Amino acid sequence: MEAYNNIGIKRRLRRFFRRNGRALIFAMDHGFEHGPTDFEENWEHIKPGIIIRKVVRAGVDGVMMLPGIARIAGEELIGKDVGLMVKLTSKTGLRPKEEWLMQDQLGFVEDAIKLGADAVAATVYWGSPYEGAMMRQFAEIASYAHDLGYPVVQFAYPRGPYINEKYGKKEDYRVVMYGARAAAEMGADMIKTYWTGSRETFAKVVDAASGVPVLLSGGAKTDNPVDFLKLVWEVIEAGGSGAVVGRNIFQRENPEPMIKALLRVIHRNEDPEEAAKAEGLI
Ligand SMILES: O=C(COP(=O)(O)O)[C@@H](O)[C@H](O)[C@H](O)COP(=O)(O)O
Repeated sequence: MEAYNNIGIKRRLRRFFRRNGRALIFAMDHGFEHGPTDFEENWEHIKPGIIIRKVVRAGVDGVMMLPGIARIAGEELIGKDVGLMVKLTSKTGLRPKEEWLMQDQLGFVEDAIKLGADAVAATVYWGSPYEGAMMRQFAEIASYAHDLGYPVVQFAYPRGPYINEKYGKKEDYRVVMYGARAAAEMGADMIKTYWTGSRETFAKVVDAASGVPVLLSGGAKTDNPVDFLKLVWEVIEAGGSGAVVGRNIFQRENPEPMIKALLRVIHRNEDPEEAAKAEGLI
């Protein structure tokens, strides 16, 4: 049974990494996690069907969303060569601030499978006072998903009072590396985490993950598209496996050139400025 399950995990992971072991995954959990105001820069993209159609047409390797968005926009994925990652934990920014260091489970592996997911995802805030609860949540999701042959992605985000006290910021490479290592040791099949500020330090994060693919968590939209392309290029040069990107795509009026430029950088190692020029971004 185990061997069959592992083949299932490998096959489904390949739906994201099908070209060359790297992936550009479009993230759309912001309406829940940050709130609908994230879409105000380009309000049309509040409609999942519209933005998902655009990003799929532009050629992203995968999309990541919560179960409800997968229900609303799932039609756009039918017959398309794109991986679907359904995230099963989250939090809103409306809850009391003391609870911001916790993500709760909002859906189940079975539901994700019914929605046609190729992978499920859950967040662990490493260093949070609620770290234990999120570890348990991740372990339960992973155990169940792995039994059924589904890969599990960990959003491994260092966040907590001790991190601030000892390291000053959550992007310190030592804590990002620690979180990535912890995710790998928990059995994650893919890890999404923060940029550490340099290629050298991000390479250490990749090393600590010991072969589990590490993807960048995009971050806020940059004013200059080349700045974001350069960041993703550094991730690839550091041995990272790609990026999970939301705002740098959906907050642009026309996301297609940005997606195509990102695909050039991720899949062809193209120079960021050249990629931006080729897609008419500069
Ligand atoms: O992990 C998330 C939020 O992280 P955050 O609390 O903003 O650090 C997700 O909501 C996003 O999917 C992720 O940040 C990727 O989207 P962008 O950052 O590229 O918008």
